[in-house]
Amino acid sequence: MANLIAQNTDVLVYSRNPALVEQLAKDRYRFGVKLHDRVRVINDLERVAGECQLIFPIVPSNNFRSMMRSVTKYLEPAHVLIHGTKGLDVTGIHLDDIPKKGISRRQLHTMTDVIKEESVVVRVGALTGPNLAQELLEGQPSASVVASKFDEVIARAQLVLASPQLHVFETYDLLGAELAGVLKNVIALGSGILEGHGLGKNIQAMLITRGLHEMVYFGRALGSENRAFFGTAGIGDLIATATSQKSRNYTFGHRLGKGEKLAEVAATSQELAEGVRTLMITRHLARNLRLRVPITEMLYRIVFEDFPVDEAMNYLITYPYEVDVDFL
Ligand SMILES: NC(=O)C1=CN([C@@H]2O[C@H](COP(=O)(O)OP(=O)(O)OC[C@H]3O[C@@H](n4cnc5c(N)ncnc54)[C@H](OP(=O)(O)O)[C@@H]3O)[C@@H](O)[C@H]2O)C=CC1
Ligand SMILES: O=C(CO)COP(=O)(O)O
Repeated sequence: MANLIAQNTDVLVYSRNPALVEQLAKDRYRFGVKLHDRVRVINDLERVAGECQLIFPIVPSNNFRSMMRSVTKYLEPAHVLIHGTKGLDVTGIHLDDIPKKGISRRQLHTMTDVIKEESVVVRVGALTGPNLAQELLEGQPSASVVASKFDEVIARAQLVLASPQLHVFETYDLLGAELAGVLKNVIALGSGILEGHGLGKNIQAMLITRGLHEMVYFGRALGSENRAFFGTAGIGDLIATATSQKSRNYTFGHRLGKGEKLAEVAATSQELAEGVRTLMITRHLARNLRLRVPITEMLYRIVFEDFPVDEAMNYLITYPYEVDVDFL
């Protein structure tokens, strides 16, 4: 993203790792790609906040609140923050205690909630859509969605993000766009499980289609509209992530589907699969809200309780779905 933005403006990238900053200052290559001349990597949050009015905070959801706490003292109301994190924040309970204690709506926060809770910044937004990092690094074309309640946030994002490589869509449906990006990771994980287990495209299509229904149900239960789920931030990102070996969630699921246990995959994959954390949260939230989400339930059992994939598929095939499309 830094290289893309550098096509339009100067970019400061923050890393908390001083050794990495030093190394990048020397060799200027990251993930096999040369850093754009307008990109500088630094280890100084105060300088980032001092020199940049527009900031894109993008770290995994489990670290988002602590990252905000480390930068908040440097932030002012004039700053604009557009996050790119596809996960949920949980307060008042440790993730490992959720199976015992359950979780309620008020314990869940989107990343824009966290930004507003932890700082004086009000002009917030989200960057989402089908943006597999590996494809962006290869220079492949893509589309993003910038969501915000504020025209000026969207306009600024357009100005720095849009390029011949990236089309930028806009929406005011901030919650819907954020949730779509979060929830599709669970379906991508499931899609990888089916593929890893040797199942075909027919059942994968059913999982993705009915998975989209469940995303919409969750969205409604959390207070969002349906619309974002049917656009680039929803179906768009779902297609990219639930069908690509370049998706970490899909790949994580693929290994589970091949028979590896959660602990093995987690211990040996350096890469992040937000969908695993989201699945833990959404399955228990569904119980609390009494939502009928059989795919979420089956994926939870496969991932966290070693439930056999074949039995889960049998459950879904015989599940008494009433009609094909029931949310329009
Ligand atoms: N990669 C992708 O294709 C896409 C990712 N996303 C979303 O972006 C988010 C991040 O994913 P991604 O970048 O791929 O994850 P990675 O695991 O590749 O990288 C996470 C980065 O965040 C840094 N970090 C973690 N915690 C902190 C903190 N408290 N302060 C400062 N830096 C921190 C890590 O630093 P360190 O190296 O020092 O540990 C690391 O550089 C996720 O929510 C993901 O869903 C969204 C669209 C596409
Ligand atoms: O959100 C993404 C693509 O839009 C990235 O997906 P993964 O985290 O599964 O790689």
